[in-house]
Amino acid sequence: MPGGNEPRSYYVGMDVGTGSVRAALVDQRGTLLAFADQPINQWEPQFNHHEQSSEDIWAACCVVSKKVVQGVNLHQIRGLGFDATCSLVVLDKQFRPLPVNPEGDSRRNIIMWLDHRAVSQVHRINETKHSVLQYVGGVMSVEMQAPKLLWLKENLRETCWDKAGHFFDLPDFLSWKATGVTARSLCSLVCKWTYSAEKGWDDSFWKMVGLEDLVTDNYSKIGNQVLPPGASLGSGLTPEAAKDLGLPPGIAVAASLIDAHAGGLGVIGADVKGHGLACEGQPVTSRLAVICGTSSCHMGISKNPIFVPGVWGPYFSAMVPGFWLNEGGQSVTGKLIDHMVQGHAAFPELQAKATARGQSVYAYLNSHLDLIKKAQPVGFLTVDLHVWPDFHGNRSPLADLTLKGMVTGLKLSQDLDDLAILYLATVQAIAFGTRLIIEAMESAGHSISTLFLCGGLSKNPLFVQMHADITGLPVVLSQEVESVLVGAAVLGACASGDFASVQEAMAKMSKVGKVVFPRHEDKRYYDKKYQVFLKLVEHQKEYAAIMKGD
Ligand SMILES: Nc1ncnc2c1ncn2[C@@H]1O[C@H](COP(=O)(O)OP(=O)(O)O)[C@@H](O)[C@H]1O
Ligand SMILES: O=C(CO)[C@H](O)[C@H](O)COP(=O)(O)O
Repeated sequence: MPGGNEPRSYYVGMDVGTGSVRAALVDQRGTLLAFADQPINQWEPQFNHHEQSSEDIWAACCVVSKKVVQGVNLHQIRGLGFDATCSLVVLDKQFRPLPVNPEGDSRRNIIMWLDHRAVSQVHRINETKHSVLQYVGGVMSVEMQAPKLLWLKENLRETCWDKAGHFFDLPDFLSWKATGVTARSLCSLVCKWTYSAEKGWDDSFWKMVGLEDLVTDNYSKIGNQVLPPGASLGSGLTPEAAKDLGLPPGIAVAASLIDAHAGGLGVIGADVKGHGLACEGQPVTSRLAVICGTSSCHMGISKNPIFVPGVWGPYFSAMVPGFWLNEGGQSVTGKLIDHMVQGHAAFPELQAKATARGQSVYAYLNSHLDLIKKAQPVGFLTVDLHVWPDFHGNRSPLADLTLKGMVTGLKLSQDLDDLAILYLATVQAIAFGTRLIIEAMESAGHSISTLFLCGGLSKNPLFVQMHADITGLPVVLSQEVESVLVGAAVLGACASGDFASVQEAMAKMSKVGKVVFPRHEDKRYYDKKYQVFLKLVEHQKEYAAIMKGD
């Protein structure tokens, strides 16, 4: 790593989330010197079909990259790292976008991670009970790539499947676009494509599910060269990509990470000394990184493989090299809060009032809750309003995509107070979902003492406090709010050779900011609400059984 007197080295981190692309210029201490973001397009041509455009996303990357390096001596930029959602990008044999829709719109060449079109395909894959399923929590998710590939083969054979030359996870598409290297990151292949870090591809799985053509091609369409995240790719940034991004040609470009995993790297390695945290002096395996954006991902690592039913993994070396990873998740969290708030009758009034005060709607709602709570703790406002948050199925630990959302305790009034309390109950439901995931991980062998939160929702103090109160665990927030971008920059820093390992880079570049402790005095109340939370899903299953019966 460069010493104190040497000129500063900079890395560019690029994070492609569901709703926007973010870039940052980060130095070797993990400090963000510049930040830019740019929204990206999403299409929902049918219910549960979600599509994006790889060209639109690359164009957004170019806009934000140029912004963050403005006025900087380009010679000091040493590396570039990408992370992105685990969406499926489809290109033809000449690397041109191919449509993933019956309309034949080739702009829309990405099936997004949250797309649930491949329900029938994933059922059939799960019915095989193939041994690779052991490594995705026992049940493959409809959000992974195998069911989506099978859907393309069964539904768009001539227009897409037969013409396809390359199926990329979005993070790998970006590193290919920057370097021309088609090698895939171990992270994406292990987490979403059933690849094993130890044994490679399992031919029998692909043959059994009806995708034997991928094997015949020696996996050239889905990746037969695999590199660990942070490894330097080819000869670095190509002249063409350098021009697009406004960066120097030849700088190191890293094998990439899925966004949640980059968030994990950005927060989990921080030095916690002096903050009064139980995880000080405990191994890093006692920390759970929770990356909360459109969805939430719960990343826990272990020295030995831990099989947690309904929780993805164990994945070897998919996030921190040498460690196994379990990934719990909630498919919609930020998206659910937005859905509840924006769909309420009092939303126009909320928007007008928040705008008049120059606040975000969330900041306004938080202060409104403070106003109506009177002397009681804010969380007690939902004593008779309860939410089950699986409006897009349950990712973990129930791994049941048929589950739906539930709200109990509605009244006839629809004013701002009702909206604020419904918003609070939704935030709490998401935190109860996290508690359920932690309990599943702990009963399988994890021992979690501290949460490390990042992502857009970690900017919401109510969301953070509810996670602390409801899980009973302290929550660490990073010094850099955009810590997913620190994770992406860690990759660029490793690829540049300035750090010897991902572990060294993440320990030096992630820093503790604020710590939020649980209000233990409220525990009894939340324990009771948790009992109701568990009853909600039990009842939902009973309703389904009644309706299925004769
Ligand atoms: N300042 C904020 N305060 C409260 N919530 C926020 C704030 N900014 C973003 N969010 C929430 O975070 C979510 C988006 O998080 P983000 O990490 O940007 O998403 P993604 O990575 O999926 O694009 C939004 O759905 C919104 O609910
Ligand atoms: O499954 C994933 C990670 O493994 C998805 O990429 C992730 O959940 C989407 O991220 P975000 O909600 O931040 O857009």
